[in-house]
Amino acid sequence: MFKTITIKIGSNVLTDENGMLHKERVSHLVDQIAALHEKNKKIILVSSGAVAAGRSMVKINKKTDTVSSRQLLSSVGQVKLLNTYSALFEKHNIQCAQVLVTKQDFRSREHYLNMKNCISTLIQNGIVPIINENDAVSVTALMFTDNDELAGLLSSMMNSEALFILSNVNGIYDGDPRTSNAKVIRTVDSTNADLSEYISTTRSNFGRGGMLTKCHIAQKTAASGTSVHIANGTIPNILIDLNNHPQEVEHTRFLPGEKYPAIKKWIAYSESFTNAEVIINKGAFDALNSSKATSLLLAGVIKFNGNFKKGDLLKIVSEDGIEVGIGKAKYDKAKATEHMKDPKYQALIHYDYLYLF
Ligand SMILES: Nc1ncnc2c1ncn2[C@@H]1O[C@H](COP(=O)(O)OP(=O)(O)O)[C@@H](O)[C@H]1O
Ligand SMILES: N[C@@H](CCC(=O)OP(=O)(O)O)C(=O)O
Repeated sequence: MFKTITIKIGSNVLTDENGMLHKERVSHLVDQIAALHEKNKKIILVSSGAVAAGRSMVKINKKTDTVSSRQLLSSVGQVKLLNTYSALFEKHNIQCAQVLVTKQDFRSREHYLNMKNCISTLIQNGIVPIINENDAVSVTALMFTDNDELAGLLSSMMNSEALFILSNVNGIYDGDPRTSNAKVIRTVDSTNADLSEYISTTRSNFGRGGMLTKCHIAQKTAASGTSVHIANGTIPNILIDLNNHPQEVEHTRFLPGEKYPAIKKWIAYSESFTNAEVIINKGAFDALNSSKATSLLLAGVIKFNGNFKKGDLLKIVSEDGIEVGIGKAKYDKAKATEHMKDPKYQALIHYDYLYLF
């Protein structure tokens, strides 16, 4: 059904209850990916599990702090993880590649396109890229929230038709998944659903982000035009079934919105790279939030916080402090300030370069 699929596998799927790599499960997932690959599907695999794999291999000195522990466990565990994948893919005569990334690698449009080129080249050459955050060096505030964010970014960047997010639950439940009356929410409209009331902040044993971030990312990715499926990676044949007849599999699907232009996809994931803020008045706030495609004119700007050059990304904030979106500045702060009183002056942020939260 889908021709291009990004598959994200969470730590809990890859590990058993003791935190050891669950070899049989990994092997079964690889068999399914190989089957999809043999049907000429373009697959991108985002795999967690480095820290979890490392945890089962080293006993850390009690004095080691949390950040250092993550560095140590991930760098040891990533070797084990990729060795396991590589040996399993080899049985199907499929080459896989390791790509470790940090959020910084997507900072500028140039870097973003470099990453895109790297992954496209691997896929064009029949290789399955296995991508993970480079946890050994991602230690600053500029980390991905978790691999769900990375998978959302990649599937959007690579124009995947579908993103399969595999966790250890069947999907998003309308209550605590441990209670018997909670049911899986089968379909979510990516444009207007608020599922936060259902999601408890409990996380699975070995994961990082939790269901709430998974849900935000799923919504954001679906809104940009990808069909997103949150499903249970511990269920046999899940990937094949999700691809062949998703409607028959109990899971949560986020319906895709209209595809964004490529530049908007990059902007959508660049919130942490904004250089300055533009504070807008109520008229501009209402216009941007209306159903019409609207650019941001200087007439709607109250002030700027921070400095910016032409092409920098700006965070758009209402006068009451509501974060509205991100946009690419068409000119620098000096020019913007000079023309503030000119209502006919060209838009500061054109609609095509504007992403609204
Ligand atoms: N409403 C809900 N529906 C499903 N899962 C939920 C819900 N609320 C909280 N969760 C928790 O979210 C966990 C999955 O998120 P996470 O720990 O990030 O998994 P992963 O490591 O697979 O990415 C589930 O194991 C479950 O305990
Ligand atoms: N990069 C980390 C995984 C971080 C993460 O997002 O984990 P998870 O919530 O299980 O997908 C690792 O390989 O251990």
